[in-house]
Amino acid sequence: MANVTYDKNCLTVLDHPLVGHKMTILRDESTAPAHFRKLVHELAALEAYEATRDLPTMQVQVKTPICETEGVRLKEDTLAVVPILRAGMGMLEGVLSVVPSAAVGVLGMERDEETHEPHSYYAKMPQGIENRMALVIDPMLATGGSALAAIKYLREAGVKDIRLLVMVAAPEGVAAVNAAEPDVHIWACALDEGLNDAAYIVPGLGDAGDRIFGTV
Ligand SMILES: O=P(O)(O)OC[C@H]1O[C@H](OP(=O)(O)OP(=O)(O)O)[C@H](O)[C@@H]1O
Ligand SMILES: O=c1cc[nH]c(=O)[nH]1
Ligand SMILES: [Mg+2]
Repeated sequence: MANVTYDKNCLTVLDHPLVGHKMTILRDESTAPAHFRKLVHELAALEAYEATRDLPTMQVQVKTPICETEGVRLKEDTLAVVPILRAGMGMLEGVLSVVPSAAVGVLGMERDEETHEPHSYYAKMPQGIENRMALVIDPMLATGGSALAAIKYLREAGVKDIRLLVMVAAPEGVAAVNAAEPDVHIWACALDEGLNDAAYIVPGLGDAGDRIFGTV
């Protein structure tokens, strides 16, 4: 494990046999893009379920075929899902499958292969983003540069509650996000050993965007 430090409370690693099973198939280099996309979709849905436990609700009356009773409904306009292009798109439908009413903001970000610095190439946010909880989604948290650039963009747009959902986290990326943004909680399906010389996650799953879109 990489020799970095961060507040352990900033990270939730999903501890569930279904997640472990799906992650193992996801990591397998012989898993084809169609299967890979399906697994990312399923894992993203499980992660979104965990990360939205405290979504604001309101009390409502509902009439069942038997009688009137009390229920809860989600408050409107409180959530935005923010995929980081490209790979984050692979998680989007999975997250929306559990919170279909969420608005979607898109951030285009690509890591320079030499410097590993993110280059931002697109941004489009929904109305009222500053009043929503933002779920930033990206399968890979490696150096943390892309996630931090996304968080910085959202902070400048006035977003207060920012959460980060990834499939695989490197300790280096968790430490970088936690040092710069201690209020951002991270959910991951796996916490890996660290980064190699090319800043790829070890053992990781390779290039998530290439595996989702079949562009290897
Ligand atoms: O934590 P970091 O060191 O910034 O690395 C992680 C980023 O790298 C990957 O994107 P990539 O740049 O490959 O773009 P893509 O999604 O278009 O493939 C990944 O999806 C993250 O966005
Ligand atoms: O391991 C890694 C690191 C960055 N981006 C990826 O897609 N995979
Ligand atoms: Mg990529």
